[in-house]
Amino acid sequence: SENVTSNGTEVTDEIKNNFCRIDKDENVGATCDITFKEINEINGKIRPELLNIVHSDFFKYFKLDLYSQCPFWNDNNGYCVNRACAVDVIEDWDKLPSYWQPEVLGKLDKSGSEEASLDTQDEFLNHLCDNKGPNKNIRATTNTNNYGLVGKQDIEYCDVDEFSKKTAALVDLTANPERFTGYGGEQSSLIWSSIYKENCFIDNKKKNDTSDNQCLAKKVFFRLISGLHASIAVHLSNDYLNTETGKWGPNLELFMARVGNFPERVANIYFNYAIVSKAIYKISPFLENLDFCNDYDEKTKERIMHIASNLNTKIFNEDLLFQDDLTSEFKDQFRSRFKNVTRIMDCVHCDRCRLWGKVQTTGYATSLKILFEMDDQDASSVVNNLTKYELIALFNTFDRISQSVQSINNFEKLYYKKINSNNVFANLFSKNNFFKMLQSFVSNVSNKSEKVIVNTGANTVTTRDDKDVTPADAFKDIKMPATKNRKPTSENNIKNRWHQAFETEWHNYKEAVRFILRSYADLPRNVYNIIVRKVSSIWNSFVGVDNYLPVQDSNPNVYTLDFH
Ligand SMILES: Cc1cc2nc3c(=O)[nH]c(=O)nc-3n(C[C@H](O)[C@H](O)[C@H](O)COP(=O)(O)OP(=O)(O)OC[C@H]3O[C@@H](n4cnc5c(N)ncnc54)[C@H](O)[C@@H]3O)c2cc1C
Repeated sequence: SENVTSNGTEVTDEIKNNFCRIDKDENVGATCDITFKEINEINGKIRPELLNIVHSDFFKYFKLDLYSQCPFWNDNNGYCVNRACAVDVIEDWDKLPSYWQPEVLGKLDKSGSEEASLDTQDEFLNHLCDNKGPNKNIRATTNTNNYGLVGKQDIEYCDVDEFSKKTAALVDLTANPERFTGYGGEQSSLIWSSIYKENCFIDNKKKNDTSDNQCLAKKVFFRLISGLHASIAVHLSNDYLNTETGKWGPNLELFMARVGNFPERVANIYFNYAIVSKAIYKISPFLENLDFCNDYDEKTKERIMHIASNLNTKIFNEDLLFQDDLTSEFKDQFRSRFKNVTRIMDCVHCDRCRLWGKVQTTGYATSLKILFEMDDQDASSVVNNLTKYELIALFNTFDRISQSVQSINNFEKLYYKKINSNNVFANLFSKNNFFKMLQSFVSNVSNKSEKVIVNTGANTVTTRDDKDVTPADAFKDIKMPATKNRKPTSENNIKNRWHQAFETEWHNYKEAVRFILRSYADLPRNVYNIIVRKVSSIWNSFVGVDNYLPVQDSNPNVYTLDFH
């Protein structure tokens, strides 16, 4: 809700005026005994070491099978496969320069991939770690007979076998940074909506009586995927291509529209930070004994230990979830539904997005396995059975979320810089005078109509109010694919079709008349608004400050965002 913070306390004016409306002294969530501020501090300390780790030769390679078929729907039938459909945020692609083309923006840079010169890709990583032979302590591939199974129980939150598939290729993650790709529109919305739909847990035993524990698990699941979604949005706004200058850099307006104006999304990024960092903290005593990359790079282990020494157990309390037998069935659902999330990544059409989607969902899956399946008795067996790709994904996911936290802090600085420059005008005329009244009036008018224009595909644009949404509302604005027409089953259907055709025509006629009448009714107000905006704009240029009202983006096909 607008009036309460993520912890349920009232939103004071001080918080309201804060960047992202977050009280940094609050805890990140009910399961985390750590504040936003503390996470910022930890991140500041560990960021350089984490960057070094993910740039090391062991951690920068990941395996991805670009040929895996989408397991949930027929991807080639009735579903978006052509270029315009996959990236329909921009309308007239051919007129844009080549570096804007989604094939270029979203393409994997395979130059860093080393597979051609090696017998097997796994050997490559083993060679990096231990020239004397394959690494024994971290599993290169999986063995379905004993891998990751405690007794007969499945403890996997992702398909670990896929990394051993012949079609999987090694990819250098540092040569393929996660950034703005132009991927969007209906295809990506459908992927996100399918992911959020995995959060529908079914209570088989106690219908209509969901326990607190189950609610907590559902909330954790939602926060996890919303945090991933928000973190991706932070990266694409932080590494955004400016079409005018051809340079990559942060886009504050885009960040505010996707994440900054939604305190819950920002909080979910911090929540994910807590989850992944707690998992790393939990396995750190075992990592010290693991024999990986020591011969190659002695510093790697030291760096991991430095990171772990800045973390602590209270960051996330995994024991609050799945406490009793009643919730174990729920835990199975949690596990299999998260596995589905990792599989949905195979339905993503943009290579680069798919790569980072796989890395991060695998990283979260590994974190969940460590947090929920590793108890005191079988702790070492879980760690020793981790594949190197899970470990690589875990640290790269931590790096992604840590980069998000750092970017949020950078965006905060840009935000206040912008606010301060906007305030120059207001400070000049601090008393109530005509121009101040005019300015606040204009600001009210534009706030009321504060919209984010989003492209919904098929060359159409719609507007949606830029306000916080509940999970239930989250996908009201998403167009689902048209349901297929059923074939007529009887003669009566011909009659029905005539009836339907008439209804449709009559509806269209009524809409057209309504549209014309509404245009006449709106005319005086629109003329008035235009005059007020013009006067304000002329006054601003007269006093020599930036336009208080936003100027239309020079490339209206991309994003047109109102920002204050
Ligand atoms: C797996 C995956 C990886 C991607 N990677 C990249 C990438 O690397 N680079 C890139 O440029 N694009 C990437 N995309 C596309 C990107 O995530 C957006 O889908 C795209 O930019 C279009 O954004 P949008 O504003 O239309 O809404 P979307 O981000 O598609 O969101 C759809 C709806 O979800 C709701 N919503 C949005 N964020 C949240 C949240 N955090 N929590 C809860 N609800 C939310 C809103 O109601 C919104 O309308 C990726 C997409 C997917 C599925």
